[in-house]
Amino acid sequence: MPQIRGLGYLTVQTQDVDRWRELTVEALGLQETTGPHPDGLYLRMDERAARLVVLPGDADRVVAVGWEVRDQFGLAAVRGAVEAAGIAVETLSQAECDERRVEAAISFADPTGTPVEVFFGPVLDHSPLLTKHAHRFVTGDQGMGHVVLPSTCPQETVEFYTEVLGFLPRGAIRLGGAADGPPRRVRFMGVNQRHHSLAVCPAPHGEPPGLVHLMIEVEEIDTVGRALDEVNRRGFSLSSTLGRHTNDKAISFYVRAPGGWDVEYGCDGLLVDETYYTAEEITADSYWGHDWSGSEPLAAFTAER
Ligand SMILES: Cc1ccc(O)c(O)c1CC[C@@H]1C(=O)CC[C@]2(C)C(=O)CC[C@@H]12
Ligand SMILES: [Fe+2]
Repeated sequence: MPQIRGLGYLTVQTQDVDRWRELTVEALGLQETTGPHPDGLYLRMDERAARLVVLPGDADRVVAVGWEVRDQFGLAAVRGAVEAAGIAVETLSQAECDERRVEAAISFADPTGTPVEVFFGPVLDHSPLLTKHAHRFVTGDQGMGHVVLPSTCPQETVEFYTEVLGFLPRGAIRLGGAADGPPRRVRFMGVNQRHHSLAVCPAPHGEPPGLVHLMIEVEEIDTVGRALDEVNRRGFSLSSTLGRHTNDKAISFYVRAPGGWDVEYGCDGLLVDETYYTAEEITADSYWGHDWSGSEPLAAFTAER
């Protein structure tokens, strides 16, 4: 089984780069840096050249979810496994790898159709990270955070990530009540000590943006509080209030980004020890907080577009 080490980067497209800049830089405290696209928004969270890339485009959608492997052997193993599953794999050109600031990468579509890239050899930027509150993001061997992907074929998609790519099941939560027919679940999956690097959420249609949320983590609760103040001050819509999750134990809030999906911003995530871990089903998303009642509908769940 191939070994993915973590969520490496996320690239999205948007019709409103300026509002994305205000959200990520001014409110959430990522560092803006430069990159190959002159009008792109390149965001640093650590020593990587950029973790989050926001490109101008005519629609809001995910461009690439970038998963990291250790080296060329890890990349070859992923390629072999994906091809053996009958999915076409493309090798990114030198120019495409330079643009992503990685040594080598492949791309393919997961069963939902999400554009996936797998890479090794990220280029580092050794200049000091300059964040708004001199705060630090939790990345390193836990990767950049987690993504939740909407899927019209959640079962097939979860099977792909676990059986082909080697993601480990890290529990689930049921959606809806018993009267809704067969249980539908949001399934969490991990590849490192971060409780989940990926979750797959059943969704009714396959329209863009193709994302439910991106979670990023900071070291301290005060940074979460300061970001929350700034999100409110700048008129961003809060999809969920502050709360603590029951599975990864993170304290977080969710803010609506331009494009109809959320950024989850939190701290205090659990470190999973695989020696003792078993995958459990939670029956509440949070111990306290996480009031979703004020949230605008997610683009992934609204049929018309
Ligand atoms: C339950 C949970 C644990 C850890 C997380 O990082 C996390 O984002 C969640 C929330 C997942 C959450 C859900 O369980 C029900 C359906 C929800 C509300 C959505 O539609 C988006 C987030 C989803
Ligand atoms: Fe999350």
